[in-house]
This record gives sequence, structure tokens and C-alpha cells, in this order.
Amino acid sequence: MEPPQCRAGANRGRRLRLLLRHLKPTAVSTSAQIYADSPPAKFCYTLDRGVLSSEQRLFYEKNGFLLIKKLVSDEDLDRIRKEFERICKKEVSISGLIVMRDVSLVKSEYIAEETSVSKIQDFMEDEELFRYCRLPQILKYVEGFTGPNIMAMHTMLINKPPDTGKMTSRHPLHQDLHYFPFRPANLIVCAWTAMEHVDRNNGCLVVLPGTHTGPLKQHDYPAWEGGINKMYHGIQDYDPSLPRVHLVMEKGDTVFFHPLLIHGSGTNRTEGFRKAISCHYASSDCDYIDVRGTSQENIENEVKQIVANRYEGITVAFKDVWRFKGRLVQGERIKL
Ligand SMILES: CC(C)CC(=O)SCCNC(=O)CCNC(=O)[C@H](O)C(C)(C)COP(=O)(O)OP(=O)(O)OC[C@H]1O[C@@H](n2cnc3c(N)ncnc32)[C@H](O)[C@@H]1OP(=O)(O)O
Ligand SMILES: Nc1ncnc2c1ncn2[C@@H]1O[C@H](COP(=O)(O)OP(=O)(O)OP(=O)(O)O)[C@@H](O)[C@H]1O
Ligand SMILES: O=C(O)CCC(=O)C(=O)O
Ligand SMILES: [Fe+2]
Ligand SMILES: [Mg+2]
Repeated sequence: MEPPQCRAGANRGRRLRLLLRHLKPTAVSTSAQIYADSPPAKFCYTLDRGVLSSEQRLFYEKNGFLLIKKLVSDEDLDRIRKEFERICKKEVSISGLIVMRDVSLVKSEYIAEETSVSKIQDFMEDEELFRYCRLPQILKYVEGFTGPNIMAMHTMLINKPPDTGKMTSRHPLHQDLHYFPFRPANLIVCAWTAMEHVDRNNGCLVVLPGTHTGPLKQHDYPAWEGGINKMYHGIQDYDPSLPRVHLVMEKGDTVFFHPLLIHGSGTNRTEGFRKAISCHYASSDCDYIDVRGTSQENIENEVKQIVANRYEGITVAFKDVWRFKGRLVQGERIKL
């Protein structure tokens, strides 16, 4: 449905072949053997902006993600954590912010603290949190995927709660592009930063390397016995034989990943709230698309319904929701 837009010219192909002759595969702790396979014939998923090394580009081209260790400082993450606590305690009120509670707790009594919040979304009006989206060391990498004109389109701070026993802390396998009415996919990238050590015990990210080269798949609510969080659509028919990689990360480590990469996150079996902050960036040169008649129609309808409930009967076009949310963080706002 959505073939990768590779427009590498003959010259670029020749240069790449020369380059490949001189490159040795780099061992990456999470997936060394995945990279060891044959490299791609041309670069489709990264740009020549002089910011990504050849090894980094090849790794992303092949796998659809790139993990950079210690990209965000403890100091920055501690500031983010403090602001998150202030929001949970309702010491600040931020316009546009969505506060979510885990589906297993929504009907219980409201507690104004961090332990009742599973995720906050759309923090673009909170300067202290939005600082994350503007961090120069993150934007430097983002430019290697989106080019110089960069919009921050979607923001989240995920506070994955200890599982209540119903397995609702899981996030089903999905592709983020399902949520986005803009293209091309290759000019969109997510930055996801661990705010503390994450591994399989507290529900780290799980990725299916290489799936960014496939099409956007149909997403629906999984029929999970214990319930499923609002809008946590998942892919029902994915190939179970595909290798899954659990991304073990330390505080400040940041993974950049393609919006077609199939990923999810597992059960949090610890007592702690597993924290991560993320921003989806897109080139401001992307175009909005009409998702009517496509697999994305279900999410469009759901978003419109949420907006109508929140703002008393107001109908807003799906693309206008995104036009309103998006913020320019570098360069010039062109089409988004
Ligand atoms: C790439 C990226 C986009 C991927 C993702 O982010 S996937 C997840 C995206 N999720 C979202 O965007 C969710 C947006 N969430 C929201 O808008 C809100 O949190 C809502 C779920 C609508 C809740 O809004 P809120 O204002 O808190 O309203 P209420 O507490 O009165 O609840 C309204 C109705 O929603 C239900 N609800 C609340 N939280 C959840 C939940 N976690 N899972 C399932 N249902 C939920 C709640 O039970 C209530 O339902 P009724 O009692 O009206 O039937
Ligand atoms: N066999 C599967 N079928 C469908 N979805 C799966 C399957 N395995 C994992 N997933 C999805 O991928 C997510 C991450 O998988 P992962 O195996 O890390 O999580 P988990 O099963 O909750 O934990 P663990 O395997 O460590 O006990 C899960 O939350 C689930 O949504
Ligand atoms: O932090 C996580 O659990 C992953 C969340 C995720 O993939 C998403 O919200 O799109
Ligand atoms: Fe996601
Ligand atoms: Mg499992």
C-alpha cells in the first residue's frame, strides 16, 4: 500500500557501493546479528544531512530504528519528571493536555497523584516538557530523517503503571503511522527516551526489526480478556515468526524509529511506574492526506468522537486536529 519512496539516483548508488566496500558491520548490543545481513541497495529512509554516520544510516535503513546511548542528560530528565509530578498533582493546568488513566483503574476513585496517571499526551503548551522536543542533540539526529524543516507533531510522557494483574499495562504491536494523516512516512520519525532503566521486567519497547519496509497494516482493538486502553489499536495479523527485539535502555538513552516499524511494549511486572518521553517529528514539507476509505478510517472516527465529547459537539477534521497540535521546532513551516 505504501511503497518506500526511494529516489536514489545512479550516482548515489555508485557512491554507496563504494562506501559499502569500506564498511564493516558495527556490533550493536541489542541486535548485532540483524545488521550483519546484506545491506540495502539504496538509502530510502535516511537523508544525507551530514548528521548520521554511514553505519548509523545503514543500521536504520535495514532495521527501522537507531538507538543512541545517553543522549539526554539526567538533569534534563529530572526537570521533566518534576513537571510531570506537578501536572499529576494538578499544581499546573496546561491547555490541550490529555491525561490518561489505565483502563483497569478508570472506574476507581480519583487520586491526584502520579500513581493514577498512565500517560499524558499533547504537552506542546507546557514549555518545561516541550523543552524535550527542542533539545538540540535530539533535533540534530531528527534532521537526518526529516531534513531541516521540523515539526513536533505528537508528544507523550508514558508512565506505564505496575500491571494490576489484568495485563492492561501492555501496548499491543502497532505502527504509529496508523494515527497520522500525513505523508510521506519516510519523513516522519519518533524519538523515544527512557527516563530510567527499562528492560523486559518493566515493559520496555519491543520492536520487529525491518518491518518499516512493509505496508501500513489494518489496526483494531485486540480482544484482550482484561480490557484494552482507549486507542491502543494493534495489528491482528502480523507474522509471529518475525524476530522480536526487546530494547533494554538506560536513563537518557534514546531510540529513533520509523512510523511503519511494528512495535509495542510489554507488561510492567515491577512496582515502579516505567517512564519514557517521546515526540513524533515530521518534515514540515509533508502533506496531509485524506484517510477516508483506508484502514485509518477507524482511528479518524474515534479521534473525532473524542474531540466532540471534549468540546461539546464540535466537529473538527482529522487533519485539522494535527494542524492545531503541530509546532515548528526548526526551520520553516511549509505545508503541515
Ligand atoms: C502514535 C501514537 C498516537 C500512539 C498512541 O498514542 S495510542 C494511544 C493514544 N491514546 C489517546 O490518544 C487517548 C486519548 N485519550 C483521551 O482522549 C482520554 O484519556 C479519554 C480516554 C477519552 C478519557 O478522557 P477523560 O476526559 O479522562 O474522560 P473520562 O475519565 O470521563 O472518561 C471518558 C470515558 O472514557 C473511558 N476511559 C477513560 N480512560 C480510558 C482508558 N484508558 N481506556 C479505555 N477507556 C477509557 C471512561 O471509562 C469513560 O467511559 P464511559 O464511562 O463514558 O463509558
Ligand atoms: N504472541 C503474541 N501475539 C500477539 N501479540 C504479542 C505476542 N507477543 C507479544 N505481543 C505483544 O507485544 C507486546 C510486547 O511483547 P512482550 O513479549 O515484550 O510482552 P509481554 O508478553 O507482556 O512480556 P514477557 O514476554 O516479557 O512476559 C505485548 O505486550 C503484546 O502486546
Ligand atoms: O512507551 C511505550 O509503552 C510505547 C508507547 C507507544 O508505542 C505509543 O504510544 O505509540
Ligand atoms: Fe507507538
Ligand atoms: Mg511475551
